[in-house]
Amino acid sequence: MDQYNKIALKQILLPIRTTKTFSYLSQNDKLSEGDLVEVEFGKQNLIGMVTAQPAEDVKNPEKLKYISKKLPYKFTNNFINFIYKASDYNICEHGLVLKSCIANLSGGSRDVEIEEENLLPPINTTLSQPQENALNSILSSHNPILLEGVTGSGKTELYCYAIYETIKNNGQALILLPEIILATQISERIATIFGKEKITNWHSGISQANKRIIWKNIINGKIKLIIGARSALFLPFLNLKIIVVDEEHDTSFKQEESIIYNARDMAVLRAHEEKCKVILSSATPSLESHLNALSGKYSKVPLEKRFGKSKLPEIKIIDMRQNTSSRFSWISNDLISAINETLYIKKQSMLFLNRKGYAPLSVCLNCGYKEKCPNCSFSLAFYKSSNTLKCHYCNYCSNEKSTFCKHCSNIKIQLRGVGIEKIEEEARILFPSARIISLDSSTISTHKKAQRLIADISEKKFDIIIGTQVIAKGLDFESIHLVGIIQADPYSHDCDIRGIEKSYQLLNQISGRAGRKEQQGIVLMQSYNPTNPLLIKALFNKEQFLEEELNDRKESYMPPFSRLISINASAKNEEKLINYMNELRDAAQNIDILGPSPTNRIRQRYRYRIIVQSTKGLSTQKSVKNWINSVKKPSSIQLSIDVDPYNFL
Ligand SMILES: Nc1ncnc2c1ncn2[C@@H]1O[C@H](COP(=O)(O)OP(=O)(O)OP(=O)(O)O)[C@@H](O)[C@H]1O
Ligand SMILES: [Zn+2]
Repeated sequence: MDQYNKIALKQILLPIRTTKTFSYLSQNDKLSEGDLVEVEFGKQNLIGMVTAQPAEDVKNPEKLKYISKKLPYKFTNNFINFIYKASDYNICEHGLVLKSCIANLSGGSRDVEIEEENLLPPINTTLSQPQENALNSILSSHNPILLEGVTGSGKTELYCYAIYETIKNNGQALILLPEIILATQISERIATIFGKEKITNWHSGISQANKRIIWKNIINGKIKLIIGARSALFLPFLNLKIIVVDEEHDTSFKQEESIIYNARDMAVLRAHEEKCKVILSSATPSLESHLNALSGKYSKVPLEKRFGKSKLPEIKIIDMRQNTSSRFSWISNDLISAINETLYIKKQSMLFLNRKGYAPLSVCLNCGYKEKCPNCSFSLAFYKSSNTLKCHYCNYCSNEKSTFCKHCSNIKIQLRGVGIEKIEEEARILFPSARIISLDSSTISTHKKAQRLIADISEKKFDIIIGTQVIAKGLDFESIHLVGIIQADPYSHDCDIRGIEKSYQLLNQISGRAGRKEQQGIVLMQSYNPTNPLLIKALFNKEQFLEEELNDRKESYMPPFSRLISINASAKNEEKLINYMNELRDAAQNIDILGPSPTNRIRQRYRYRIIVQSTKGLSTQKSVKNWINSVKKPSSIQLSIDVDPYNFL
């Protein structure tokens, strides 16, 4: 053993699906925790992180490999703690989280140093008195901040000031946004404040080479402001001082693949580890954040009125049962008149429907058979533009629209329900001279496309903008006067605990796009159940709505009062899957579980779920991990653990 005395043994965490560390030899005894190194692992070269774990007892030290190379990068202690805690919270392997922190490092490296610029040009707007007060509260608070202000109250403007203060003091800042079109618009807005060259965007559309450049200039502290999608949370900031999560209630902050996590919650964790400020901003906060503010864990900073002369729009509910014109239309007479008036005053209208395609169902009028996806247990939606039937879950696409029922051969097939293609078709007939555009996630797939669209809408190249939820969030267009909601009835789904909450958020968000500058806007909500107390409260009595929804959750011991963890397993062979899930159920000790129960089949795989319901606190994650590990899983079964699940399909 003597020859190894001068040589250090290091435990390296590798970017692979395990929490285990691996022993490597090092001739460089200066290596310490957080240093990034390159090592040979099997036939691959991997980048790993030196951990503080004590060297393991190695049986055959002569077989160990040397660390190939020390890289000039070191993770801070705060960041390392975040990596470990984020893994433990989400019950996922430390190596997998490490992977998302260094994914952009390997590959040919070109070192591009950017100029460090500390001094920012002064912001060219002035805050209103309420904004000024809110800024002071934000700057002096040590808790996470819930910035809750009605739509158009100037939250975005305000958090820019908070960021400005941070960067002035040489800190780094991160803004997380839920949607590409919103990220694009906010980047452009912030560019007018800080200058274009001082903003860096981070999202899936950025090339690997550029990602590497950005990564290197974040770890060296030169890049000061990142505007990004949720993956930006795993960037190795040197001196992160503020994180903003805009539209914090938005469910697209939940990542459902690879590492399953909620970026909002991980932002709060990261801020805690970095000892930095975190602002959660929303007009309709999640019940989780709402409760945290009530309990004093978060500091609530309110903005009660719209900025300047702007007023919140007038909201009217339209009774669709009265909509009995000779030719049925999804756009009611009242909405038609309002659109015509808006066209007349040369303002824009926005029509919202949260459904892609032309019709969600095609149904046989004889036997009721609904055309289904061959790979999933979902119905196929009809797209008239491409004359295809599509599955929204597996991208299955059939070019043959059946002219007869696959079940009973009847030829009477009816398209049921409504999607935005159908609304567009109707609008083009009803308003033949209007310039109309229809938007969904597939039309706004890149920043370039989003940029073009934002410019076109701002320059009033369109009179009527039809869209799904991509147009609902945070967007700020001056000329939108009218918002029409095609189906406003709150969606309640037995198996989605947040169904009602999500409807409330969406209705208020989309309403908030109307009349954001001087003239008061109008919102028309079409409903088949216009006296539904839930709808009325969600729109006109938010305090009561929140109180009751919170009470319901409390009584049923659901989040935010308890913690749910969903154990999802899938396999092609259903019997094997059931056996495995039953074994898991039988092995559960001192854990409250519901299930296993079947959920929808997707991509030819059967799926079953067990839900764990527990108190909050990290001990649950530990027991769940031990429990899952105690049952041997056949390799044909895929297992994923979803802490705080949002998707119950
Ligand atoms: N201090 C200010 N000076 C000038 N204009 C302002 C100021 N604050 C807000 N505004 C303007 O008021 C409008 C609404 O502000 P902002 O978009 O920041 O609101 P918001 O609260 O983020 O809205 P939403 O919740 O809908 O995203 C914007 O057009 C913005 O430019
Ligand atoms: Zn499918």
